[in-house]
Amino acid sequence: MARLRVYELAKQLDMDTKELLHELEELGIEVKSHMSFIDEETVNILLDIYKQTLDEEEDISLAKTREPSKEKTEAKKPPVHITEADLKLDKFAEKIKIPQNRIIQDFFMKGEILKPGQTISISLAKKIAKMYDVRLTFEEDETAVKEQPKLENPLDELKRQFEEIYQNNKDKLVNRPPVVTVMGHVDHGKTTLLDYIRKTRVAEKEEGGITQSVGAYQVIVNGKKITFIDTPGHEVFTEMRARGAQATDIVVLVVAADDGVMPQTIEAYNHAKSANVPIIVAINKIDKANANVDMTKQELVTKLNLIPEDWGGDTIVVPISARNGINVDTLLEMILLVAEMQDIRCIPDSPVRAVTIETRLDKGYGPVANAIVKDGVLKVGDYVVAGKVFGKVKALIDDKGKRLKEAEPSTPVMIVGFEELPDPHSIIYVVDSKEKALEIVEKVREIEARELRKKRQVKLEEILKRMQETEKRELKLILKADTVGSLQALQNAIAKLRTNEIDIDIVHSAVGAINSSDIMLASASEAIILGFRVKADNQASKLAESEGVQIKTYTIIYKLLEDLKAALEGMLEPEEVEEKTGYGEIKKAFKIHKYGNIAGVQMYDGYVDKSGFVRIYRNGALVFEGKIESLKHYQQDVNKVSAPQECGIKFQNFDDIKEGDELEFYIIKKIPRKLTIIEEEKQQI
Ligand SMILES: Nc1nc2c(ncn2[C@@H]2O[C@H](COP(=O)(O)OP(=O)(O)OP(=O)(O)O)[C@@H](O)[C@H]2O)c(=O)[nH]1
Repeated sequence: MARLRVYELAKQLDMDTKELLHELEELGIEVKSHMSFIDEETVNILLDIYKQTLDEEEDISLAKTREPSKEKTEAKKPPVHITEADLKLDKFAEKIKIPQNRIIQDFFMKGEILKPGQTISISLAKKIAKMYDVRLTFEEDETAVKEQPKLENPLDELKRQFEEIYQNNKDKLVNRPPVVTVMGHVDHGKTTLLDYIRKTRVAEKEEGGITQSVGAYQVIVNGKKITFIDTPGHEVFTEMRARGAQATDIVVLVVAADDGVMPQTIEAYNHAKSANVPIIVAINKIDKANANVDMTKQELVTKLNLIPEDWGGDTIVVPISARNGINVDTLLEMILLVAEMQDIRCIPDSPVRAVTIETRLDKGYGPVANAIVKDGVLKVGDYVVAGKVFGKVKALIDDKGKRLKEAEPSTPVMIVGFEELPDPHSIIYVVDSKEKALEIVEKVREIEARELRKKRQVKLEEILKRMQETEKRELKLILKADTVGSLQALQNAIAKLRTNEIDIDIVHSAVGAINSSDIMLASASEAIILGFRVKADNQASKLAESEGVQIKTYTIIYKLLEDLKAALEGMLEPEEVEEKTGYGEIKKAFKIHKYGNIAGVQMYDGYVDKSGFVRIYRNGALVFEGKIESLKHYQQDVNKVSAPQECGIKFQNFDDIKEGDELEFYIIKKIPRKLTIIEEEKQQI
């Protein structure tokens, strides 16, 4: 709505011009006459507030709403019980039974702007309640009120902002170059492959530039760019993922043709799979005399369940020689093909975020972060935050040592200009101003300080709790055992614990001690680690503690299964069972003005529970089934009344009561469910 003259606005609001002039004066909005203009913003606010309210509450006049005290509810109403979930204006309004728009309007009159559905602090909730003479009690504590609302991490908000941008701008998404990580077993040729690609594909270095290691490099293949992360291996990949900084779009799994699928090939594969990143297999060292491509493919099938395309599966497998460069071009083309199929995209003109690959203190530049831009265009002069560190971008240097003014999505760059060394693998966000950057960083530090002792808990109990909240029922496990035989026995036994409601996902299983890479994988994928006759090495134990990863080790298989079974039972939805609690009869119906009808009830048997349910029968036919709104015993609010006492009951949303109605009271009990393992299978374990 554009700006309006006073009389025009009055018309819109269905109000007398004089009345509106009076209102505006009260609100401190200066207008000379009914011909004066009111600016657009004020018009919109007034329209929002007055119109909605008038629509909803025709009977409430504006004059009346200015005096909330007149609207006070009856003096001795029971207190309203509030939980954290009610601390949203709309929910709170509903809870205290005052229309949200009324509250907004009354606060507006007092010069405070509230928005529909906004989060409210406890002190604001108290203030609103006081205004309408409503008494509040809060969660566990019936008297004291928790004054400190949870501090929201501003980084979460920034993250959410990107989710929303992606959600709302699907049409603006454009392709960006894929970011690739090379993984595989020791000595299978990861570094040789990365070196070969760099050597043959990176354009001549810029004149005067010095090639700079920025943690990744970019090559051009058929006019299209591909970014390779310099550090091969799944450890860094998963560490980045555990920190929320997943940079990789495609994984190239290198398997030497003379060695086949080895333990770390499996490990790397599981790391990539658990991150849902597409995998291309490069069978390397085909120049060697003892290379056996077919055997390697066979092992891909049997050990990883990856079926090559030419064998009818959907895994792209390229036999290469990283040393001689055989088929490396084909591999690069396959990367582009997968990139195209995967829709690797970004919004180029969105706000900016980048993923840190590594950070270091440079002699000349000071604290620097090597990062890959994910969205938007990072520019020199931008204010950035990376976790609890902020900076102003002084220089951007690419992998050819060239200074850039700006870096587009998927470009690896060294970012110069941080005040301190940022956390490796943090996400870098560009913010509007230095003030904003400082504000964010300060808040992040405060949160970190608060949570210093409260380590992130990837514990079974925590996972279960979270699952119950999100209704996602999947238990992720990493299994380590002493021998192939016991690992298989474990896998088979666990497979038999499946239910329709809960998925057990074995993210990784291997023979050997629990190592740091297992811990990082557990941390990144929120899995717990089960060890059978193995223990965690020293480094892994320490890491598990700092990452809050739970390791459970066993020497007896059935004990392990028993624990797992108990955990799964905890995840099953409890069964709801009805339990009758008592019977009664309506002896009298009392009509109470404004409040509705109250039933005077004689209890015949058992008891009535206020939080329970009731069925009302008239001449044997069911006329109502529902909840109890209030339960009184001699004017006292009570939770339970037993036979042969009498009580007063108001039913929720039901007033049509009659003397002689028969009442049946019941409660719903939640019974934990049991998981059954078939006996015969149990024998085998
Ligand atoms: N014949 C032959 N040798 C290769 C090939 N690729 C790599 N090698 C050799 O295999 C050895 C290991 O190669 P790297 O590239 O260091 O292997 P890596 O996977 O990076 O090893 P780590 O970094 O230790 O995990 C080196 O001696 C390479 O020269 C190849 O295609 N053919």
